[in-house]
Amino acid sequence: MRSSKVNERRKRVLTAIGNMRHQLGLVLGAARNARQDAETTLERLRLEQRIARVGIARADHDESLAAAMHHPLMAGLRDQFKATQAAFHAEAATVPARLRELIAQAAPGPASRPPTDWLGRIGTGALTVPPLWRIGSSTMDETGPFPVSVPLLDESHLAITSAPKTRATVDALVEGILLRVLSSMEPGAVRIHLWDIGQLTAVLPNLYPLSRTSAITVYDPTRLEDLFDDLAGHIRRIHTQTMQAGHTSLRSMRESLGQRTEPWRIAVLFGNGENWAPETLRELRRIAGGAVAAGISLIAVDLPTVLGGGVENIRLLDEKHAMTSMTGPDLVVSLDPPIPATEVSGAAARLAEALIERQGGPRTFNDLLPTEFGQESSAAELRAPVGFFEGDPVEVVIGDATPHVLIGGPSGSGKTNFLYALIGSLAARYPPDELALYLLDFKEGVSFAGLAPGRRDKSWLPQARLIGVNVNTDREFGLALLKFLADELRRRSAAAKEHEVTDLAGLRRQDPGGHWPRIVAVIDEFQYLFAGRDTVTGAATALLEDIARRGRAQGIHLILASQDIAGIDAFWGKPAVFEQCTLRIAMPKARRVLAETNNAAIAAPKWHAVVNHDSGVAHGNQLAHIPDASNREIFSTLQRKLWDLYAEEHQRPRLFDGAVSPLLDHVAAYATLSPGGRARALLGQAIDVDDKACAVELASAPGRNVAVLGTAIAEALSIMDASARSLARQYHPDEVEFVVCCLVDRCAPAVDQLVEVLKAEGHWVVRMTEDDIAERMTKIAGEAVGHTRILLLYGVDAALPALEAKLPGEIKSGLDHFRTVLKLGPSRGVHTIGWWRGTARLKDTLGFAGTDDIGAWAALDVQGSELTGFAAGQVVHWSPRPGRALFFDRSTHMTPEVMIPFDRPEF
Ligand SMILES: Nc1ncnc2c1ncn2[C@@H]1O[C@H](COP(=O)(O)OP(=O)(O)OP(=O)(O)O)[C@@H](O)[C@H]1O
Repeated sequence: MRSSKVNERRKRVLTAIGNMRHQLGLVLGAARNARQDAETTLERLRLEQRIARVGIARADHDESLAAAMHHPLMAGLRDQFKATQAAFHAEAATVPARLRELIAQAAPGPASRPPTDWLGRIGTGALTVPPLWRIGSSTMDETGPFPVSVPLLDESHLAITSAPKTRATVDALVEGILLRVLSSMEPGAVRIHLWDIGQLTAVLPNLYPLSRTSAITVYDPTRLEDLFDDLAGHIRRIHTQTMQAGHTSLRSMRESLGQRTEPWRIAVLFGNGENWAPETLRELRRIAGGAVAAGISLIAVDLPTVLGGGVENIRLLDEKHAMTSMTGPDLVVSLDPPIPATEVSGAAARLAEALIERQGGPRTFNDLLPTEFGQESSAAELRAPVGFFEGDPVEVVIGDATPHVLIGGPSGSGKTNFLYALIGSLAARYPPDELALYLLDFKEGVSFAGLAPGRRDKSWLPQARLIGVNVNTDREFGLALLKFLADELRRRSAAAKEHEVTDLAGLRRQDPGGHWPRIVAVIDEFQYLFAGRDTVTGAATALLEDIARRGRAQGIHLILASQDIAGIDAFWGKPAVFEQCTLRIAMPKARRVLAETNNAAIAAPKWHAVVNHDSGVAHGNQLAHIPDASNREIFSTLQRKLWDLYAEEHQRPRLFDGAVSPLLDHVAAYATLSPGGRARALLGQAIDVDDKACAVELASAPGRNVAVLGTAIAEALSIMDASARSLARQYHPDEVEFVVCCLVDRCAPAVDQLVEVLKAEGHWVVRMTEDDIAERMTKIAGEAVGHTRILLLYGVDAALPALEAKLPGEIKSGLDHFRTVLKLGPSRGVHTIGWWRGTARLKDTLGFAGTDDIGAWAALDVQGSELTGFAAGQVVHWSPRPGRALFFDRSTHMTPEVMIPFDRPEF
């Protein structure tokens, strides 16, 4: 029983094992089969790969491959290959046609058509550029040629590598591309910059007709940095513009605005395959990196670097063939044949004409003027066009960011003309209540004189308040202008403070009824202000710095012009003024007006200016053609119109002409004198912004005498004469007695004339001579009279011997009595106006009494060092010059001032 159970169990186990064996056998068999299949597939794939490598046609002739293909396991492989090849050929046959069609659509007209279809026509493209430009064609086997084009504008750069003896081919290739571009786009839409390391004059000479327009700029081969500066400047400016408008590229801004704000630019650089300095390469790569987004593409020929920012390559094989990155390493491109040179230059000439015509031809001064005059407000700033670039106006802004202007350029480069263009353009826009001009020219000449009324033309520029000409030796006049501006600055600051505002715009808002024009002071050849190591230079520097710093807020602006170097050197030690002149105007060939590395002025053509609102940094450059504005007729036509408009309500400007001494009869201070009030002797014309005379008040107080010092006869006579005649006007006939003594024979006729004039006015005149001077002095010193006595003593030093002699029976000499007259006379109404021909002689006259009795003096040819004793002990700076005197009045002056004796015509 037990054994049968055991047997049964064993049988069951054996059966189970047998089942398992069977199952395992099955599994192993399947695995073997699968492996075999896989191995066959692998074999087939390997074979496919080998066949693909050599191609089916060659595989048929390869013994081992042919045998492998004939193995039963590889059945159908050959047919499969043949079918694929047939399908490929069928497809490839359509490629050239499809490419042709694609390119014709994407790159229409000159971008892809043969030159005969478009050469000489003017393009119309404005907002978008074709993406591809044809350079040649290629073929694939028997499938026929297809066009080869390269991308450029808004897409990529182009790098061309030449082969030996292919320069002419490269030139033709580049010329062809440029002509296609220029003929596709409307005139002015694309600018070309050309630089060739080896070519001094003719880079792409066939395009020469365009180089007289803005379409092509050719750079000096030694000045690659100029091109780099230009490109970097454009990139920076365009980048800022596009970023501000919320775009990442010029193209996207253009598309969204539907307007072109900047032209496209192509810079062609011809290298010679040699290496460059690492920093130059770095700069090139930096420019290439940012250029495409700014609408700038580079065509780099034989440059020793790989450009950044997307680039396609053309590598010349020989004079007719090239490889390109567009077509890959297997296809050779046949370059299009060169367009004949005469046809290129003919087309270039036509494009140039079209461009010039489109820019409206040369613009004139009248194009700077608005249709309606006087419509602008200067509350925020002054803004006016001064010239044109490409037919578009170029503006100058004088305001918050650019409060002061520095203009530089060598003699004859057009500075004065620029100033006229600016003044005219401003005056046509801003009426006299908005703009006040103070114009000063240190040059010998009369450049601004025409703006004041003249003999021939009675009109004047109504905005002009002051015109200074021929001030080259009167630096004091420049100083007077600066003092005036500094005073005005203070007045405006105080008014602003009172109205609790900080600047002119605020002041004008708070005080709408006030008169707060913007003030523009033009100082031509301003470096004269700093011409000496003296008090004028010191004071001018301090004032100019103050005005430059604080003028911005108060609407007081400086325009400083100079023949560059001299002017700029004048800024040494005064960086504040230079730095505040953030608007720089560089005339052609101007040096150091722009930033050190900015060479735009060197390349600027004649009658142009580089206008730069960024302190002269290159990216601020704006080139402008300045129209002729200084031609007398051109400006005076505008001036007469403005005069007609405004002259009735606005006074004429003050004209200060350093070459002309005014006549006493013509000065306002003389004309307005009348009897009554406190008598003032007018000595001469003050060098001041206001039309003022230098006057000495003859009050009844000690020291109110006047001495004229020096040997210069004409000036001495003028001062004596003016004093007497001006005093005569202020007294009724019975109120004054003139005691006249002339001890200089040469002056006798002049003195006689004066006496006649005084008598003719009804005045009482007593003549004194050398013989009776001592006696009369004695009398005058002793008696008291009820009227004023004016002693006019010409060359009184000559009377010293006569005065020193004692009269018989007298204790005191005539000189003692004269001293009494000088000391006590003024308090009793006896004033001496005497001319001494030297300071020593005046001191002899005064004796030990000191100089207090001479309260006022006018020195002529007397050195400053001799005058210290007469000017309260202060050091006097005075180098005598003809036609000028140094005037000092103890009662009103801190320091002496330079004066112009009046012109005293001979009768
Ligand atoms: N844009 C212009 N178009 C035509 N003529 C001009 C132009 N600019 C200047 N001129 C002429 O050139 C000459 C010299 O110009 P301008 O007097 O302005 O030069 P400048 O730089 O002020 O010289 P300087 O410093 O010697 O006075 C003048 O006869 C002027 O009429």
